[in-house]
Amino acid sequence: MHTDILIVDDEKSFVRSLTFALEEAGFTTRSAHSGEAALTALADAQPGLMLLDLRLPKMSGMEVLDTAARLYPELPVVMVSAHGDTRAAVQAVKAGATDYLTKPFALDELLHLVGAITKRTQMRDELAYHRSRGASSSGLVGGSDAMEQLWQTIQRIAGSSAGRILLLGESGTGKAVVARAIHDQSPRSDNAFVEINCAALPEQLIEAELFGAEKGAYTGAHQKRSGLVALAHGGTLFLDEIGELPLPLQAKFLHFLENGDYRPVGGSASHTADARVIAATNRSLEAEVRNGHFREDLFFRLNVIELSIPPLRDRGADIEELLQVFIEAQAREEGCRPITVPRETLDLLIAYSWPGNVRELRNLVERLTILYPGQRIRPSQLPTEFHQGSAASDQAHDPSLGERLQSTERQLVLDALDKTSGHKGQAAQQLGLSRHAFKRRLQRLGLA
Ligand SMILES: Nc1ncnc2c1ncn2[C@@H]1O[C@H](COP(=O)(O)OP(=O)(O)OP(=O)(O)O)[C@@H](O)[C@H]1O
Repeated sequence: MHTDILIVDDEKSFVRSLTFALEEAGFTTRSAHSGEAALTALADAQPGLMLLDLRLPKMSGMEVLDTAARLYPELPVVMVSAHGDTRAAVQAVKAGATDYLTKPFALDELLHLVGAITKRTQMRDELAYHRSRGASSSGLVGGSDAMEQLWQTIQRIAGSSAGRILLLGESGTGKAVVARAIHDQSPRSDNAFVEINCAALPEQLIEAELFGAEKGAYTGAHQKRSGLVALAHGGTLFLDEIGELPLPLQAKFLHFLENGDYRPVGGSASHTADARVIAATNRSLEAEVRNGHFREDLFFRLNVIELSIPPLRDRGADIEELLQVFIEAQAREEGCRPITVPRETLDLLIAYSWPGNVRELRNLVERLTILYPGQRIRPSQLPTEFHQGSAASDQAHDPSLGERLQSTERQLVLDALDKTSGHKGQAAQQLGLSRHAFKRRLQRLGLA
């Protein structure tokens, strides 16, 4: 981790201990003891994060925050408030600070927060990097090692003349997105990307869809129509769920792959088309070949280059980034504020097995945005399947159940204070606690 952190506090011993802890954890730091010095340091060094005390002599922390938010809107700022000054800290967050810590806080808490923020920034930068390389037009998100490798392979094969590519991966892993990315990165990108799902149509219709049909070739063919193969001429033809292609059509498609020509349904003349073919399957085609459902010769023709897309559960590192992209997209679509996902909820998402892969994650974000627009999503707001596996595995592997409980409790208390702008009586009411019980809890959690 190379993030440079600016610590702004007039209490020199406090700055020293934070400097020590952060540098031990691998960050670089610099410090400023007044608001004015902080602004100079920001201009000189452009740090990656600022830890800003609310109470500073002369220029206050809020004033520094205002200026920083205007001049450096991307800079994450963590406000440090004095004991009992939660309300001011909450106001700072509303004014643009990323988060806040209340003194005295445990160093672990600081490191956890700073780590989470720098990770988010890295992800944002990675996203910008992918965008600059044109990935955004293909919509391929994910900075995990597996996705990075996949992206490199896509770049390599997109430009090559290799005609056929077979994409393997469970349902919802993003095979269609990868096919599109290959097309977008290839010299064929000015021509059409044409997609057909072989499982979605009955045999005769798939044939007409692929190769076109003459008028009257089958019931309902009221006029001559051209097929997707013709449309994909010069571009890319993507056949999703190729394993579902009926056997008689497999022979016709093989003929097209071998000779580049085809005959529309009911027609006698043959036509030619030059389309790069990308096929995808979530089944083992080798097994389909063994049990006689898929032609071996077609399998070998299609399988010039094979690309496997790993299931989402094997690339947990992508979850946070995908989540962020889907959350923003969904909020734009719904015209509401984006939901936010705190650490404890994210942990459940990362621990989950995602049988429906990225599609399932996208659907979850859609559902949560509709149900809880703009809200911070607590673990209890996730559907039950997210709790089942994790409860068992927590007991089996995680010795710090107590810590998790405390962190959830802390979050609920902070949420309640946030919602009531720091009003303790109202926050206690929201949580169904007496004022006294609420105060005791604040003390126990170090929030008093
Ligand atoms: N890496 C990714 N970045 C962004 N979006 C993704 C990614 N992978 C998948 N998605 C999204 O997830 C959903 C499912 O992806 P896609 O249709 O490509 O999966 P698939 O593997 O082709 O599924 P199936 O086998 O069921 O056809 C789509 O909404 C797609 O946009």
